[in-house]
Amino acid sequence: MTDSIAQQQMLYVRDEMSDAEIAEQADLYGPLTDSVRELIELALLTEVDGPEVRAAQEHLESAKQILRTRVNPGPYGVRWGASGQKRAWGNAAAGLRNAIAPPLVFNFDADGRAWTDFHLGSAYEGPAGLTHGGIAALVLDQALGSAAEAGGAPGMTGTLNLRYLRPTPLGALHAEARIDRVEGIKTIVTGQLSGPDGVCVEAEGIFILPRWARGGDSAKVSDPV
Ligand SMILES: CCCCCCCC/C=C\CCCCCCCC(=O)SCCNC(=O)CCNC(=O)[C@H](O)C(C)(C)COP(=O)(O)OP(=O)(O)OC[C@H]1O[C@@H](n2cnc3c(N)ncnc32)[C@H](O)[C@@H]1OP(=O)(O)O
Repeated sequence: MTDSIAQQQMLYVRDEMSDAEIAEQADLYGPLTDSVRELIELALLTEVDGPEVRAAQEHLESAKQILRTRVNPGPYGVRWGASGQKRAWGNAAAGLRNAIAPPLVFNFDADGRAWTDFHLGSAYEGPAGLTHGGIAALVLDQALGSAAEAGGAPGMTGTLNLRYLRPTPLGALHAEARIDRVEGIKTIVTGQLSGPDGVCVEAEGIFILPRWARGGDSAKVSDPV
């Protein structure tokens, strides 16, 4: 086992947090994340004048000063509570505590399907007025990975093929994915990202349970540190 694999494994943690404590944390940090996400869009689109910009920035400096008094050295990792409830709250596509995540809230089906309806604002722009192609890839990677996980055949993205059929608008979008087949440790998943005019991006991915994780559940998850 290389050090980097050991470091990855240490970030999968069973911390025994109760469902009530998890709900309390979600109620506390979720609105903070939403607020920062809104701030990203405001920083991008505000047209107020210099003094207002500088005044707003001073407030932000004060807020940062409060938040940095106690900070997890990071990254957040993936954590499971006592009931098995999973928190991938740092995830760049769907993390409850990650303001750069769109955020995606998935519905799942145990037969290996995942789908989400979501909204992309101006912060996700690529070509003028359109969704950045890398963001479309982010969303589909997460959708396909979530379908694999929902179907009980999770893995890291080994290969992701995308076909951009038509420009993806910003605004209301839908992504869905389903397991096509499982071949040993490889899960082959297909999916689409759609806008109001139909499918914009088609995806096919191969998700592979990494060698270090093939030994059974208890071997994969660290004890609390
Ligand atoms: C508590 C523990 C949890 C465990 C982990 C759970 C995972 C996540 C679960 C849930 C997430 C839900 C949402 C996720 C969505 C977002 C996902 C991401 O962003 S993932 C980041 C981007 N991806 C990477 O960084 C991968 C980097 N690559 C690797 O780590 C390895 O190359 C890996 C795991 C892909 C394969 O490594 P090997 O050592 O396990 O594989 P070998 O034993 O050499 O090969 C096994 C089989 O796979 C094929 N293979 C290997 N690499 C392939 C590839 N890239 N594409 C296709 N096939 C590949 C080989 O040909 C072989 O096939 P033959 O058995 O001979 O038929």
